[in-house]
Order: sequence, then structure tokens, then C-alpha cells
Amino acid sequence: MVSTLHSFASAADLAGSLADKVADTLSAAIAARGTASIAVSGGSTPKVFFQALSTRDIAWDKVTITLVDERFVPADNPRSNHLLVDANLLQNKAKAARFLPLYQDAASAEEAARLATEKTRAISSPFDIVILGMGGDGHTASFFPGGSNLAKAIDASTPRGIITMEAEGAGEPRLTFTFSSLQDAALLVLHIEGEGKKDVLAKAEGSGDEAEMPIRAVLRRATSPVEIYWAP
Ligand SMILES: O=C(O)[C@H](O)[C@@H](O)[C@H](O)[C@H](O)COP(=O)(O)O
Repeated sequence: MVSTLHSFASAADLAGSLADKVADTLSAAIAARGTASIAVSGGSTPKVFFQALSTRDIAWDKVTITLVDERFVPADNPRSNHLLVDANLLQNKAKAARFLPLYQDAASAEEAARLATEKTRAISSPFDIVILGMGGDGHTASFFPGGSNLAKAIDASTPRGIITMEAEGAGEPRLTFTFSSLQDAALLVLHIEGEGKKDVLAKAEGSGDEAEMPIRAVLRRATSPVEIYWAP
């Protein structure tokens, strides 16, 4: 699929521009359907963008926010992506949005994935917006190289929903939406920052297996164009 690189002079400039694009896209979805949905990534990159988006004046009470992936930890754990979203996005005007967590208080990650799939089914598909990040190893969402369920996660025929992932670089067991759940978002964004991530992207855009750099599944096979937002 086609990807477009949007480069910015600073992280702050990127955050403002992406927040405007996301707010406009959410508002258009609300105008068309009465509701809107967005799945965001965790990690360290999105914090400034979340803070900018939280101030945008849109009908947040019509918006459902969820996560692209989550560590199998409760929301009071410092590693939780829910905690990151709660502290930086579900603030200011965006406090009015509905948030659907992936973490479930279940006996196993597998049971949590089953429950999360059930609970997020209420979100109409495709997502209006998906914001992906990328790790230095070329993972996105929790599609990690060598991941326990990687082949299933990036197989386009795997049903929409949430599956578990365990991998050396992942820390705790992960809960992740599948590629099929994310790849046809109306607005599909890859948000990366730093020269190092730009080098990783260049390698991912080259030849090589998707299993080696799973972001390649998105860059090569996503139905939606990939809007890459980058700042130094
Ligand atoms: O749970 C997570 O960590 C994210 O969903 C993950 O896919 C993230 O986007 C990348 O690991 C990049 O993380 P950084 O932004 O911290 O580099």
C-alpha cells in the first residue's frame, strides 16, 4: 500500500498537526455516523500528541477510544498503556470520551484477550483512526519479531479481535489487536520520532521478511494508505 511521509521540524509541531488531523477526522465521522472511534498506541512517543489532542474542542462524548495493544498489567501498573492514555489523553476536553481498555482482570492473558475481543466488538469496524508506533526492532502494536502468535497476528485472514503475544522484547505478555483489525482504518497513522526510527523505517521499507520487521505487514499490505508522521 501507498505510504506518505509527513516530516515536521519538532515533536511539538508534529503533535499539533496530528492532533488537528485526528480531531477533524473524528468530527467528520461524528457528523456522518453520530459516533467515532480511535485506537492509539502506547510507549513513550505519543505523550505530547495525546496532550495536544486532549485540548481539541470536538464532541468527545461521541468518541470511543481504545488501545492498539496493552501489556497484561492492571491500569495502576506503571507499564500500563491505559495509565498513559488516562494521564495524557483522557484529560481536558477529551475527558468526556468513552475508553475501552484491553486489560481484563482475568486468570490468563488468553482469557483477557477473549473478554477484550467481546467488549471491543461494540466498536464499529473499521476504526475511524488507528495510530501505530514502531519499535527499534521494527515491531508495531505487539507484533514483535519472534512473537508467540506473530504469524496469526499479521495474517490478513485472522478474524478481527484481540490476541495474546509473548516475545523476548515485549516484557509482560501482551494483548494486541490483530492486523486485520487495524489495517483498514479510515485514517491509518504511523507516528515515529527520532533519526534512529527513521533509519529503522528505511530498513523496513526495503526487502526482507515481514517476520523480521513486522511493521512491513502494515507498509506492504494495509488496505488503507499509511500516513507516516515523523519529527527528529
Ligand atoms: O505498548 C507499546 O509499547 C506500544 O504499543 C508499542 O507498539 C510502541 O508503539 C512501540 O514500542 C514504540 O514505543 P516508543 O514510542 O516508546 O518508542
